Amino acid sequence: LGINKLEHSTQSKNSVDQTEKQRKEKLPNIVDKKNKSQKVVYVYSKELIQICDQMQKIPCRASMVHSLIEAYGLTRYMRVVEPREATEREVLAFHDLDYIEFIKKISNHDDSEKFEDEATHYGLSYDCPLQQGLYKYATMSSGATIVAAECLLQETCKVAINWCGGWHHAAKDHASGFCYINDIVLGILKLKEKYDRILYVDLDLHHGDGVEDAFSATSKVMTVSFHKYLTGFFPGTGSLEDIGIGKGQYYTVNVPLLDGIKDTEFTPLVCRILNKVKETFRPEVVVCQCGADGLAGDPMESFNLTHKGLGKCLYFLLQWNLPTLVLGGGGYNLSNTARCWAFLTALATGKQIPTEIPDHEYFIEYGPDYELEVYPGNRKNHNTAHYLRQVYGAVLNNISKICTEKC
Ligand SMILES: CC1(C)CN(C2CCCC2)C(=O)N1c1ccccc1/C=C/C(=O)NO
Ligand SMILES: [Zn+2]
Repeated sequence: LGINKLEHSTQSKNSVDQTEKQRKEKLPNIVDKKNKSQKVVYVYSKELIQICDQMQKIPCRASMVHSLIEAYGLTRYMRVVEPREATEREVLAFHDLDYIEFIKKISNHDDSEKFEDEATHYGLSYDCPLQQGLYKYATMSSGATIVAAECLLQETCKVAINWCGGWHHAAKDHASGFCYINDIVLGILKLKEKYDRILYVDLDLHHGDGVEDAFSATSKVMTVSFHKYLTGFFPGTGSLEDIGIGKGQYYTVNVPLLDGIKDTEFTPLVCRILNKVKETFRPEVVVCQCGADGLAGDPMESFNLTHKGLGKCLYFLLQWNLPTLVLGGGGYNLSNTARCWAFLTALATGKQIPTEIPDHEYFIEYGPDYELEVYPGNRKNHNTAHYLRQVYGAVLNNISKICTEKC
């Protein structure tokens, strides 16, 4: 460009700005996107709940969670968005065709026995039972996560919730740990269409291995998992030394913990580590898996957390005011899981909810106290101060090695 052309283009640019400004002033006062009181998106439909209720290991949990949230009147403060089934194309963005075709094939056969060997090859047995309508369940729960991610992409909300998602163990070519299709990976791939740096936080009792493996070689998705790490405890991965590979080195963070950890140790550890992650990685969007199997009273009988401890972690993330995708996961004490996720939903909407469980279809499940609180048990805490200091020091040392400046 000759200098005069440059000046010319500068002038035309100024005049363009001018007309743009006038255009905006003339328009009726369109709601400024920045200040619009953006409601939390809550992905829900009767069909989604009805399908998820049929899952053998967590029967009726989806209904219990939703009906408690509704009984507390929280749905009126959220924008309820219907889910859709994830398309095969969307599912194949992560999973292998032969695995998905197999699930589809046998999910509507009643005599799946004859596929026994192939089923075992794909991890479909024992902890990942084959059951009627499995494909529909897997595509609906992941479609719900994808829809939640799309709402964040469209900037129509800051927070999007799918309590029927969070299936962090599913691998690209096999089922694992009661997870069939990895909705979290699909949601993150959807967010990658717009965001450059994505932070995944996994608060479930178990290591988020499926999500970590999907992104262990990239510096664009940082996965941070807090979990029980003990010889023989599923899935057995997620040690301190597990830090990612190649370009992804140091963008995988694992915080291995022992039985009995309470809110008082868990919450500050999570917040301090996430604070360092925010400083160095500078995420543009956050995905948080809020598995509730680390709560006191869960049949996993491992951690000794309460809804308040998980709540403080989520609250800390929400304070960053970044688009945030909130997902479920484990949680096998069904009433405690419903208590916790109703509490997190209230926290995300900024509403206080009373301790008294409101009357609703599952009221009886909340006896004998019929209150929201989950109380810590008095199980021994194996996490000594020394152990936690060691873990914290090693994790911070690794995080300090990443940088997102032009370095
Ligand atoms: C089959 C279920 C999921 C249920 N369950 C208990 C809960 C109470 C009675 C049985 C397990 O230990 N499971 C598992 C079995 C094998 C491998 C993994 C899991 C759980 C994974 C998980 O929660 N990830 O976040
Ligand atoms: Zn779990």
